[in-house]
Amino acid sequence: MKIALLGYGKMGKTIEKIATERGHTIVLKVDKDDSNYDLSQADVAIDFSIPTAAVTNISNCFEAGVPVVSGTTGWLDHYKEMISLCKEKKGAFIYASNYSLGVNLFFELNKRLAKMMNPVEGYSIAMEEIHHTQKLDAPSGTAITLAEGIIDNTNKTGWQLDQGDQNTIPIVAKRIEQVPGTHTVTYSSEVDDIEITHTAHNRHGFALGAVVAAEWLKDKTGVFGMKDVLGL
Ligand SMILES: NC(=O)C1=CN([C@@H]2O[C@H](COP(=O)(O)OP(=O)(O)OC[C@H]3O[C@@H](n4cnc5c(N)ncnc54)[C@H](OP(=O)(O)O)[C@@H]3O)[C@@H](O)[C@H]2O)C=CC1
Ligand SMILES: O=C(O)C1=N[C@H](C(=O)O)C[C@H](O)C1
Repeated sequence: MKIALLGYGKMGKTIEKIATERGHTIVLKVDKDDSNYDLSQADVAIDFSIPTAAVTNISNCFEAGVPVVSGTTGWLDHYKEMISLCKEKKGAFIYASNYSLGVNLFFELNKRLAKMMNPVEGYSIAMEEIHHTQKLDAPSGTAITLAEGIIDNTNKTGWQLDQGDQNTIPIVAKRIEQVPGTHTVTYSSEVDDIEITHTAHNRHGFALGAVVAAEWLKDKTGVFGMKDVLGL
């Protein structure tokens, strides 16, 4: 498979290594604010860039008829726009806030726990995410997906950064040098805490999941998520 890498930072470089090991070829690397790149050699594009570049990168792929896997976070205000464009251009698109198998299992566990906790009285919900200090967005995309999983299964109506109230889930975002990504959901009562945590040890799981998603998407048309790729 011939892959275009839109974004060649920490993730782009890890994806290059894994894709090459799996027998794929990188035909394009884009690493700056230059949207005049040529996607014509690519079977599929993988976008791990920056929040302000993702919409242009994804749109360029639809215009060029190239399936696109996006992992960039912090641009989701434009998600519906991208879905409409994908449908209009009969494109192929996957967005996931987190491509690792472990986190996608954790997403399912989180929803199940929320459903169990919903009728139980006396517990408050809180979330924490920890990432490296270069991260541009907060809270993380993964934390937002986790919050949405809780909102869909409880009477919570939203989330708030660093604060919460009876109706919303507080998400604390911490930035600590070198941390690849740690997410915790805690239910606290006066007598105990119930806590689930996913800790990424490195970026390998994210990158492998993105390459597997690209292999899966290559010959498809439509809008998909990691649940489709992993059959969860
Ligand atoms: N969904 C998932 O599983 C995961 C998602 N992510 C997300 O992926 C994104 C990238 O993460 P990461 O690799 O760690 O970040 P990096 O900052 O290491 O890499 C981003 C790269 O994109 C480059 N860039 C800037 N402008 C453009 C542009 N217009 N087009 C293409 N590339 C551009 C940057 O260049 P320069 O430095 O010169 O600006 C930089 O090299 C983030 O949004 C992060 O949250 C990260 C890990 C997992
Ligand atoms: O920026 C990162 O590094 C990560 N970003 C994603 C997110 O915002 O959830 C996924 C992972 O946690 C690493």
